[in-house]
Amino acid sequence: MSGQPLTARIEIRRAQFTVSAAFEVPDGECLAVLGPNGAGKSTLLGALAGLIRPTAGEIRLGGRVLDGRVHVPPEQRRVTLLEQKPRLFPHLSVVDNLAFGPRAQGRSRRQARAVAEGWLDRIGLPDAGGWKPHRLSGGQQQRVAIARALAAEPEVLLLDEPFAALDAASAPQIRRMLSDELARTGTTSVLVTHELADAWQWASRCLVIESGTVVEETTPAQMAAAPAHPFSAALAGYAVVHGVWSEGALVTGDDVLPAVAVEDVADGARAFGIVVPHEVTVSRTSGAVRSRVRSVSVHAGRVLVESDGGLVAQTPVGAVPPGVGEQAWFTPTGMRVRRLRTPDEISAPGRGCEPRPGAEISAGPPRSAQGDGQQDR
Ligand SMILES: Nc1ncnc2c1ncn2[C@@H]1O[C@H](COP(=O)(O)OP(=O)(O)OP(=O)(O)O)[C@@H](O)[C@H]1O
Repeated sequence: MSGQPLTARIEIRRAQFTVSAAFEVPDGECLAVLGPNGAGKSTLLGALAGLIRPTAGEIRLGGRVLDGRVHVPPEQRRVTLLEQKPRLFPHLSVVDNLAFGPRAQGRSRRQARAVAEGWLDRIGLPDAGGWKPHRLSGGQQQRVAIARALAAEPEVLLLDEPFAALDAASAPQIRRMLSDELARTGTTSVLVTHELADAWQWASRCLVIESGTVVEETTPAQMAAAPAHPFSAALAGYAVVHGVWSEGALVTGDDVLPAVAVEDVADGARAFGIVVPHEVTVSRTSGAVRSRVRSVSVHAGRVLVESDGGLVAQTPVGAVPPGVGEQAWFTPTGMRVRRLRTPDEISAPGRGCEPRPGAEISAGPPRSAQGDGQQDR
């Protein structure tokens, strides 16, 4: 089994909300889609799965057009969507759930059962074949759901926060299983997640969406080291401060924060700074920003002191930091500043999320609602 490159340049309008995105996922690779609640991630996956028809643009899988001048229905796309909830067929046994995809693809009953039993062993549930799904724990059901999705040998697996409903004990095991199986089967995948760690583990590229617009398209490593958008920076664990760049400092309200611009930022431009806890000091007597202490926590021998303004300072254990509710001074010592891009700059053609050269994608409204996945040429 091998995956196919997935390319999309689409616009999806839903009432007042519009999602626009363009990307390519190479054969067998994973694209991570990140963004805040309501950003349009599930809408994007729904379009890739064929559940929502794009208003304009095109989706291709290898040589096939899935949306554009045709609309291939979900069951004919060879694209499977796996959601947070396992959604197993409750009336079918576990083995019949697993055999469903192979049967739908025309395998004989015996062949489909053999495939299903192979999956039962692989997911560590060899004795659960005859059970109905309700006898399984949530984590076990999700393992079966992953196996059921992959048993159908999709060319693309779409994963909509597949670990969100799992407890801390089962999530690592299922992450590992999914990771192993995606690698083993070489399936192209798109993973919606709120965790940069998941993107790091699986994805070759990250697409960051906010309010339906792609605001950053980058590698997981680049997103972790030098995020170009405030949301990416927050996801990567930085404290993020918004302000205006002025005479070599970030000005936010009445406060002037020492910082270094890591790209061209004009004086007076809206900008954001990112900083990590060991680059912020906290003092009772002096500093750059005076703020109330929101929380104090201890982690691996360090005390973290968070201000109401979102700055987090790190102090050594034993330093007796200011307590929650006290006023204190916070000073960033290594803040990096970037220009805040306008929505127009972000959506301008040629920036960020264009498919690779050679990916022939034509924009424009779909011309026909018929078609069943015909070869494009
Ligand atoms: N059927 C619909 N009709 C109109 N608007 C919709 C519909 N479904 C979702 N929306 C809107 O589309 C926007 C994006 O929703 P979507 O579920 O894609 O976001 P999301 O990024 O997946 O969010 P979350 O992380 O909370 O799951 C939201 O503003 C939502 O209100």
